[in-house]
Amino acid sequence: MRYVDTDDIVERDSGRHISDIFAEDGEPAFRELESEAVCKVSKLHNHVIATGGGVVLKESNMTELKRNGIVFCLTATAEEIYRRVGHQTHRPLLQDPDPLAKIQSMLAERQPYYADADHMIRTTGRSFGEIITHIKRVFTKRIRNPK
Ligand SMILES: Nc1ncnc2c1ncn2[C@@H]1O[C@H](COP(=O)(O)OP(=O)(O)OP(=O)(O)O)[C@@H](O)[C@H]1O
Ligand SMILES: O=C(O)C1=C[C@@H](O)[C@@H](O)[C@H](O)C1
Repeated sequence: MRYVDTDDIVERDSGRHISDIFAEDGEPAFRELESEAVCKVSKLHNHVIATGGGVVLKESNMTELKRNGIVFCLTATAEEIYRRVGHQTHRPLLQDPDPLAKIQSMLAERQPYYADADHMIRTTGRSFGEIITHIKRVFTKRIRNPK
């Protein structure tokens, strides 16, 4: 299987960094480019597709991804997300005076959308190996017994 990431496709196709798109054109412009990337990758076969965490906000994105694929939502607590990415400077939505509070409010707002994924995979306190094994098990079961 090959791997693609919608954030990478947006940056490659636009020739700009995501943080610059947010700063210069605003979030709605980024969301348009992100949806174009989702449309492209949704047509691929035999690929692992990583998306930005905000892809769920648009129903049509989820419809496209589910048409041809299985959607896994990798979850983590707000505190864990803060530990992992709170220090990063390339995430425009987290350039906030209180990144932990921002993560908490984004998670609360997005919770109903994340719940629309086919499978939820808890990642807090679990190693990459454990998470991968879990996803592979669910994926194999699902391929053998679709729906
Ligand atoms: N299970 C885990 N345990 C510890 N650290 C993790 C785990 N999963 C991811 N990380 C770390 O969290 C950080 C963010 O992960 P990553 O860049 O993959 O986020 P992402 O899912 O691509 O986010 P987004 O799609 O919003 O950009 C990275 O530094 C990564 O190494
Ligand atoms: O959660 C989000 O809304 C985002 C996540 C990142 O991957 C990027 O797609 C962008 O910074 C927005």
